[in-house]
Amino acid sequence: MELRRSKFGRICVFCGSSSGKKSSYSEAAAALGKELVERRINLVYGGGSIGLMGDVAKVVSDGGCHVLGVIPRTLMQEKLTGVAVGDVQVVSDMHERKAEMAKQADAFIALPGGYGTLEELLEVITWAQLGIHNKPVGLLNVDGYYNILLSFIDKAVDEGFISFSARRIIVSATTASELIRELEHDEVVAKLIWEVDPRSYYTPEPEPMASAS
Ligand SMILES: CC(C)=CCNc1ncnc2c1ncn2[C@@H]1O[C@H](COP(=O)(O)O)[C@@H](O)[C@H]1O
Repeated sequence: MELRRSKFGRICVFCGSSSGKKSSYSEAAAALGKELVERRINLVYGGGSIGLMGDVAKVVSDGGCHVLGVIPRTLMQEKLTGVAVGDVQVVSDMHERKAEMAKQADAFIALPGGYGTLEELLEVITWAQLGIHNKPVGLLNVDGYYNILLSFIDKAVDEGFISFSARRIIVSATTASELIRELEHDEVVAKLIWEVDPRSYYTPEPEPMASAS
């Protein structure tokens, strides 16, 4: 296998905890894993071995790169997430998990997935828009799975809800090798300086004291 060094040390992959109906989704997940291994890029992801998440993680781990799964304690059950792949970092909740995955990664890639994947993807795009991080965000548009989402985002640009510069945060490609190549050349310029660690972004406000009446 040809080894090509990347500027990324670790990439965070968001993807389905299901495999989807077409074999092309699992094939794309495995192909992404292989690209990471070829470039010696480590993986951080949601943990476990189910669905596309497991497909990527197993290939990266088998290829000798480091795999870090970040799992909330409640999901740490084999019947929910399958057997662990690589190292596991247990966190207390989903907010901490996303903040930890974002902190560990140099870039993000979303494969096809459902609500969880969309939520994770849109959050890191929003954080890039706000300048909370300046890490590139890639969308692996397998078999046109994300065409409708991209069309919707273009509509939001047309309607004046997303700026042209924010539209450019999303780098999309149809193959893993093309996507990683484009992400390596992507320049994300943070406009704001946040003095807070992304983790504290999620610190809940204390409950207001009940007023004595
Ligand atoms: C109780 C239950 C349904 C467990 C499913 N098991 C899961 N195990 C680990 N991470 C998950 C799980 N479900 C969602 N996620 C998170 O949400 C994304 C996948 O959600 P989805 O399948 O696209 O929506 C992943 O990137 C992962 O970070």
